[in-house]
Amino acid sequence: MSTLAVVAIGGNSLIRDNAHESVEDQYQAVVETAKHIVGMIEQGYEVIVTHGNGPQVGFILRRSEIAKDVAAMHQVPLVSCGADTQGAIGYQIQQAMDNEFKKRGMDKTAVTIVTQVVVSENDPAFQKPTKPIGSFYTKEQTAEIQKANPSWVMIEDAGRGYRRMVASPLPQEIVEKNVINKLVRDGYCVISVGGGGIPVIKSEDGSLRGVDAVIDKDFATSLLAADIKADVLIISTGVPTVYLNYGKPNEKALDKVTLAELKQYVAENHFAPGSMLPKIQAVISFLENGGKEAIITNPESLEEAVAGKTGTHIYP
Ligand SMILES: Nc1ncnc2c1ncn2[C@@H]1O[C@H](COP(=O)(O)OP(=O)(O)O)[C@@H](O)[C@H]1O
Ligand SMILES: NC(=O)OP(=O)(O)O
Repeated sequence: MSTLAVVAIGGNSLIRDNAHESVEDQYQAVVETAKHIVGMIEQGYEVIVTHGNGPQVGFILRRSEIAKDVAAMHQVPLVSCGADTQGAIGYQIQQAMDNEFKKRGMDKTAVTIVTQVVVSENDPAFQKPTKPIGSFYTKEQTAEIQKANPSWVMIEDAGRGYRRMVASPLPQEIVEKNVINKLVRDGYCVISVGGGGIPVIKSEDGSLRGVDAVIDKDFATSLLAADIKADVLIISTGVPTVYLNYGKPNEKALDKVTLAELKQYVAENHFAPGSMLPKIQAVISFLENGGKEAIITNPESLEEAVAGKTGTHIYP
């Protein structure tokens, strides 16, 4: 079989800025990203695409809360908002991939798998929300919002503004991993683990029930990639490479890094919690669980990155 890559697309990378949050704008970003992923497939990769949903799950939840207040509609639970994003974003990626395959005359089909991910009911994350969702707010807007919604936890997100936080338990098991593995090895381009997966609790009898939370898609993607023994984990986000001293005058791009060096940079606080740090932790986990290579880059650099010309490459 050709090289198996799991490519995680960031939820924020589908929204270029505040002026491009509409569904149509996000579709254009998906179309652009899909071109580069299909470019990788043309180079000989089999690909599983996963995606984030931080902004989108927050928008759906907020719409539902407003509808409840102004039209007495039932509120949509957070877990269902997450499931909604798997359908909506999965649909966009699936359509964009298939259109691109057709344009290039490739005999390939994309398929989206609704993916549940088991988490622990006792995960301490349920007591301490850390996952940013929805829009970014200024300090002044945040003060107003907190007055109207005292129960919201709002925290500054990596220097980009304030955001609402929800619980983000660690992924323990990808329920649909076997079917995802079978489909990709049968030649399908599989879209799965959307938004980190729909969080579910497993009872002693094996039955599942949803729980309100948003799983980190980089952690869930890393777990899937290790489980199915993918050759490479690729995290596609808003920057072409990872940097030391990010945003400072002495900023330095990283091209090739070992696991030991990466751990040293983590200890030196080079990666912002809530944005780059979870990606780095996901990469460390993948490499410690048998992965051979991980790449962090942006959507437009994917083809060049797999050819070794750009991106940050991390090896055991
Ligand atoms: N050391 C770093 N190197 C590169 N980017 C960093 C670093 N620290 C923080 N960042 C920020 O992290 C962002 C990626 O996180 P985020 O936008 O939350 O991810 P996602 O694309 O998955 O939504 C980058 O676009 C960049 O703004
Ligand atoms: N679920 C999740 O991790 O989404 P983002 O990548 O958009 O933060």
